[in-house]
Amino acid sequence: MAKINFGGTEENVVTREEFPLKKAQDVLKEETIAVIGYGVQGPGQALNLKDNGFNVIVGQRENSKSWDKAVADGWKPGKTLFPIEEALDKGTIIQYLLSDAGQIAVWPTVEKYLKPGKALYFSHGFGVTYKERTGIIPPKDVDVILVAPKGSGTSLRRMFLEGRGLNSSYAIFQDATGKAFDRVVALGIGVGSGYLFETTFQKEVFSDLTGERGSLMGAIQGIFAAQYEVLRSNGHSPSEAFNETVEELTQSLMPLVAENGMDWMYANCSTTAQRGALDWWKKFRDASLPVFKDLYSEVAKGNEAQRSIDANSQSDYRVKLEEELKELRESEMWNAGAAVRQLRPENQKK
Ligand SMILES: NC(=O)c1ccc[n+]([C@@H]2O[C@H](COP(=O)([O-])OP(=O)(O)OC[C@H]3O[C@@H](n4cnc5c(N)ncnc54)[C@H](O)[C@@H]3O)[C@@H](O)[C@H]2O)c1
Ligand SMILES: CC(C)(O)[C@@H](O)C(=O)O
Ligand SMILES: [Mg+2]
Ligand SMILES: [Mg+2]
Repeated sequence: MAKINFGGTEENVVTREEFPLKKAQDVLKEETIAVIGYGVQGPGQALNLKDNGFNVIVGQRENSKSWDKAVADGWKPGKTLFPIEEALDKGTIIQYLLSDAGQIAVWPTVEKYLKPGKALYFSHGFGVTYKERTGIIPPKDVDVILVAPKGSGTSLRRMFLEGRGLNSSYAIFQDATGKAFDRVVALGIGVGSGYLFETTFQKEVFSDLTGERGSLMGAIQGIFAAQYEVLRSNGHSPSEAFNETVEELTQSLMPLVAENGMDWMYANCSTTAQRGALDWWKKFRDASLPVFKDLYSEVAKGNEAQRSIDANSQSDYRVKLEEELKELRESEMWNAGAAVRQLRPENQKK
């Protein structure tokens, strides 16, 4: 385990250099990894593990879209693809990758197959942290571990295929066998993590729910929508408003931030832009700080978890989510976005 200084704070991290793939394969050579659920994280993690040489099977509801997707991805029914109960029975490591609401519904079945010495693996601290709401209380004689890739399962797979790696956090909730650390890190390396940073189940779920509701997804759409509206209401065309709000950010400026930080992106813009951005970012911080405080408090109280459980346990939750996504897609801003994407030279050639 390396200690790395992150802006003045030392943290435990595990890199591929100190825990190479060969070591991970060695740690897990006797294990059967059962990936339960084949939605977004399931495919990314299962395919990366398989391509990294681990013994992986997939457990998924039969006669579902996800089952068909697993078959299309090369998983073989009866050999590497099984109904959930069969996979739970065969697995020594159970990677519980159903949706967080789905995990509650299927938990009584999972519990039956958690024989002593097995490992129960999550990619979110949700089920265990909010146990009063989920009923997910693992038996004492299994390892309970977490690897949470910090990004979409789609990116996890894409970055693996590009020879890159998505960073993940890892945590141990329960070490029943004495092997929990080696198991969790080996799995983290196996699923294609860039590096792994240490957390707890509770810290993971509090930060993750805050991040996705905040700057990663919720807040960013809110800021886009507000700026777009102001530009449009002041007579700017959709083209101009979309380019000045979204397209320039994703295509030109964020890649610069990703490469070398915010100050470097600023330094590559005009001094006019730098002066303004340096003045205004603090106003945006101060305006949004109370909203972020409210958000974190709602997460910590469990209210966000409950809202998600209530909504996503409905039988028609997918239809309802899709209706709201459609509303977003069909808003003027994102319709303009579709036209702008079409006009990118690389898309015109197709
Ligand atoms: N989506 C991501 O990229 C991502 C990123 C990091 C962590 N996570 C975490 O990984 C886990 C899996 O998330 P996901 O987004 O891949 O899930 P998902 O919503 O895509 O669902 C995964 C699978 O669960 C199945 N499922 C749902 N309800 C079920 C039920 N009642 N019975 C049986 N099967 C059911 C679905 O068929 C689907 O194949 C969650 O804990 C999530 O928080 C997800
Ligand atoms: C990909 C995210 C947003 O990081 C993840 O947390 C999720 O819930 O899908
Ligand atoms: Mg999340
Ligand atoms: Mg996340």
